[in-house]
Amino acid sequence: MTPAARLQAILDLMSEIDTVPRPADAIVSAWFRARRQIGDADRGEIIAQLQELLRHQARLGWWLDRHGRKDTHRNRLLAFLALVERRKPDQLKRLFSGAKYAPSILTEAEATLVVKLQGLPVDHPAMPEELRLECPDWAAAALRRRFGTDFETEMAAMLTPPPLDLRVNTLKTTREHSLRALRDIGLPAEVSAVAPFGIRVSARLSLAHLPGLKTGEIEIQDEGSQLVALLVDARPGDRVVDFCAGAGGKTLAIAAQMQNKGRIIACDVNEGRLKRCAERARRAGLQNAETRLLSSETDRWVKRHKAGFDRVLVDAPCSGTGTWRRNPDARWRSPQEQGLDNLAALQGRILASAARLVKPGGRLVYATCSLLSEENEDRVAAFLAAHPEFSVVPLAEVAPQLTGSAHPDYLSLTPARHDTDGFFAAVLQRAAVAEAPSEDAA
Ligand SMILES: C[S@@+](CC[C@H](N)C(=O)[O-])C[C@H]1O[C@@H](n2cnc3c(N)ncnc32)[C@H](O)[C@@H]1O
Repeated sequence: MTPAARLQAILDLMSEIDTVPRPADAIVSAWFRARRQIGDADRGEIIAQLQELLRHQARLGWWLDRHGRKDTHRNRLLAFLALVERRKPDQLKRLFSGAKYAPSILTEAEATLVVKLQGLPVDHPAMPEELRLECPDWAAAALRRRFGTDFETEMAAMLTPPPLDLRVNTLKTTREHSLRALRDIGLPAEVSAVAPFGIRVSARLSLAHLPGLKTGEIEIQDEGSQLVALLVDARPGDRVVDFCAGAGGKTLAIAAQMQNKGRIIACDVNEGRLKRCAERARRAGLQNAETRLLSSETDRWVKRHKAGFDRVLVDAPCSGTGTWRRNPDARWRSPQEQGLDNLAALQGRILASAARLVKPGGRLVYATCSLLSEENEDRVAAFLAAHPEFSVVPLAEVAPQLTGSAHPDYLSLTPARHDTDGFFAAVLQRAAVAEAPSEDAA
């Protein structure tokens, strides 16, 4: 593809992202699936450029507004090329040439705009701080409450491109072998800072060529997500439920920890995600995992299996604020339609219902990829107040290697502090002797 054709592809994708109510990464994957003729190198370039543009979206809009221009896709892309990529007006004129596959020729107004934007900085002192940090209104107050004086540092870290993290599937290979295979093809691969089966690759690359991915020897999984799975502390032979398993990122990690022994049941209300989970489990060589589609968090299956499991993980649906580094568009989507209050209420219902599955002496792990206390500490506090048979197992006890959390009892990872996605996890233990079964009423 020519550079100009790649820009036209970005314009097409921008228009889909702004009109189709789905995460950008899903839209991008579907777009490339329908255009298999596009090679890996072009695909990588387009995605990297688009992601960078999404990371500057609010600031680009501010500059357009300052120059009295509408925030159209073309204007936004031109502002990105001029302000972020520092392209010169004559270069832009050549790229927007109207030739086959290239964007249509620059209008007079567009040509004037790119001249006016020449040499200007992307960040401007007159920008409100939240806009400069690309922080959406719906989350700003909660994030300020959460981070206090670290607000700017934390938000700035969410604007940096994330590394590629892999988890080695120890049922099929070793970390040493995978590291060697990655280095043999010239990739800068290192063991993860903390996760014992993790590898970090600090390079942009085409996933199609990642050795071991198609054969289930490695999985793509952020180090933070690997650490949450580790906190479940599932042992070989345990009975485990991953209550909000989705496509199985954590199910796969936990099942491998269990060395393929015992049973892990991946539950979710989304059939498509569970199907992907089953496919990935097959590819990973798991024999101890099964999926269970739930009609809701109070599905009858839950009542029928109460007190039947050693470990239950609730990786609850959440605002996804911890994933903004990886999914820069997510900040502009979630969770406006649902509302944070409704989301918190759903998290509370899921936690209360899933808790019924935990046997006396067993553990319930509540996790989110949110940075907001309203979805994390507050949910755990409300749960504990209503369920005195559960108590917190402090982080220092379950994972002494995981230091630096904001709360001494809970895992609380942030991009700025840990260079992972933002994650929260609390480990709760049910008293060994069952108490009055008040939770059965749920
Ligand atoms: C954060 S995602 C899970 C990610 C997954 N654990 C992983 O590691 O890849 C939350 C999941 O909760 C599921 N979910 C939403 N509402 C639910 C409910 N009422 N009961 C169970 N799962 C639910 C969603 O379908 C989604 O897959």
